[in-house]
Amino acid sequence: MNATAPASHIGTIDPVTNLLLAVDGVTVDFDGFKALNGFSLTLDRGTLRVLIGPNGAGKSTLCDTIIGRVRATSGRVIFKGQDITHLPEHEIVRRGICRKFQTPGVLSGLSVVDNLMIAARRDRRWWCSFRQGVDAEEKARVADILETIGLADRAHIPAGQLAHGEKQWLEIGMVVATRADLLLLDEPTAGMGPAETSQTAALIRRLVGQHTVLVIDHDMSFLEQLDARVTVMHQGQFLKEGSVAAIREDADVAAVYLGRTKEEKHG
Ligand SMILES: Nc1ncnc2c1ncn2[C@@H]1O[C@H](COP(=O)(O)OP(=O)(O)OP(=O)(O)O)[C@@H](O)[C@H]1O
Repeated sequence: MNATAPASHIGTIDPVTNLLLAVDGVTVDFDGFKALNGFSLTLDRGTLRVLIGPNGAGKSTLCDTIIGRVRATSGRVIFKGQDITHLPEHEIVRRGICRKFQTPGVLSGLSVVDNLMIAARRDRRWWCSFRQGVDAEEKARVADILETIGLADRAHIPAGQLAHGEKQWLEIGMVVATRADLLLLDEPTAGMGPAETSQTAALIRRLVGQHTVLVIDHDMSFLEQLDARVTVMHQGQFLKEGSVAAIREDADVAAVYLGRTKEEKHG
């Protein structure tokens, strides 16, 4: 068993380490209900982390807080050594965090490559993307991303004609195209079958190293294929952290996440 004890308070953040993100004792209080309750998490650069927890554990609230959509009542969010807790969302995005939601948000009438081109533009006004054209560096980056997401041969078809899984991969590609350092992926395998789920795991593994990736997902076979460290939340708090195998065998996790009691598990 190598699931760890709850993380302690993070203390002083050293910006010269490999640390990219530190969520430090964050509480989010919605009129007396603590969706996050002193939650802490650290992510090193170029790593992959999976976040799981039963419904209502606070996973979405955590992502909302990191990206600045929900405000921490107390605690801090430190990104690249700087306190981003009170910055507006657009400023947090500008500093290098991008979130992909569960439902694909591609522009259906535009081609796959044009969706990526728009995401790749530093100037995010889409009409500028068309007016100013694209430079060679952007074209090369987008070609790379098309390869990474496995859609190079679909580049010129309208995004609306892609299969469900392909739309999800395009949206992951769009997140990558923003040049974000930290990618937040909320249920990237939603609605996918086993083959697409495996391809998504391979895609995400290709991103790790160049990017830091935080994935929220419930699908155990997907988690096994990602082979990442897993952090388990429960009732807005840190519960456990460990390998997929350790988390899978953990009696406390089974009790809260799989809905089984310790007695049932060992009985
Ligand atoms: N704006 C809000 N006002 C009040 N309560 C909220 C608000 N947003 C979330 N909550 C509550 O906070 C808790 C955590 O919700 P959250 O969506 O973060 O959980 P989750 O782990 O993402 O759950 P799921 O897996 O079901 O998406 C839930 O009980 C939810 O009802």
